[in-house]
Amino acid sequence: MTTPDTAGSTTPAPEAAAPTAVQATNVEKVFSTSSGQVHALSDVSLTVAPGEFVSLIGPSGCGKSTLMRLIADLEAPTGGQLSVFGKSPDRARRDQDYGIAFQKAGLLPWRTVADNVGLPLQLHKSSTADRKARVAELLEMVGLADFADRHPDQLSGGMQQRVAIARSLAEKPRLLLMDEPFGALDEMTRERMQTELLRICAETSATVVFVTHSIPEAVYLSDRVVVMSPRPGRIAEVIDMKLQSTDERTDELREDTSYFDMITAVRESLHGRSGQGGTQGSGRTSTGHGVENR
Ligand SMILES: Nc1ncnc2c1ncn2[C@@H]1O[C@H](COP(=O)(O)OP(=O)(O)OP(=O)(O)O)[C@@H](O)[C@H]1O
Repeated sequence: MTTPDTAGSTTPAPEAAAPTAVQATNVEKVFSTSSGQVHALSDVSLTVAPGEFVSLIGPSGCGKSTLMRLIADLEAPTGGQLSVFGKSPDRARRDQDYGIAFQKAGLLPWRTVADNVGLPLQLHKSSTADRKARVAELLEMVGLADFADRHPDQLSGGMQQRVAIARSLAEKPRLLLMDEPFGALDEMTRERMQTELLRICAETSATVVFVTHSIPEAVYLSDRVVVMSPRPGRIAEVIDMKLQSTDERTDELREDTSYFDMITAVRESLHGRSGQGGTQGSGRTSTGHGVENR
């Protein structure tokens, strides 16, 4: 698209640029409750580029889930602007531009595991054969191939989470919104799922916004880690992970000094002791409460 400039010739319009995946500008969120107002987010500005993996980390109650819910159009901001691929969150939700895997698995109890995973494909009317093949592939990936015909209440919490992750990936969405998706998994499974997630992102060029309480998890997965400070939630610092690109990371990274250096950088930022490598934000957290070093 072009727009005429003052001299009458044409210049590329700003909209012609590739849209960012997620753009938050001066976002505010205040909840009104019977016992008063809760100021959950204050002046949050963040740009996530297409294909980028960005993690949000911060003390319990700092507004990580609220920010995710705003991006996913499950809540509306009380101030500022949000866009997803240049569209309103509402439009992006209706266009099914993203897959969601949130803390609570959110599975439909009356559907089998396979039917839960295949739901997005069914809603988009993909053929039965395609759906079956994709569901089988996803269940294999999350280690639940033998549980396809079970119902969610017959699975452990971690297994239910894996079903929700498989479902979020069903349509290879270009944006994944993941809120502590690996929280209920044992450590071995968690590491396997992390590696698998990076592989999927490399394959599909998906953008990911990821909430976690685990510093090592945030470091291992991310291009950038967004450190948030307590209420009202603000962005304290955005730290670039000075590691190899996410599509080249393997389990070996978990034993590399560069990885430990980045863990230290995020830890120190959470404790309000850094500033090195940050690219944005001003506040400092006074506590890392609710954040795990594992
Ligand atoms: N629907 C709501 N009504 C009122 N207050 C809310 C609502 N949702 C969240 N809050 C409040 O907003 C603040 C931020 O909550 P949020 O769940 O976003 O934090 P979080 O960083 O994700 O926390 P955690 O790490 O414990 O999951 C908290 O004080 C919470 O009590």
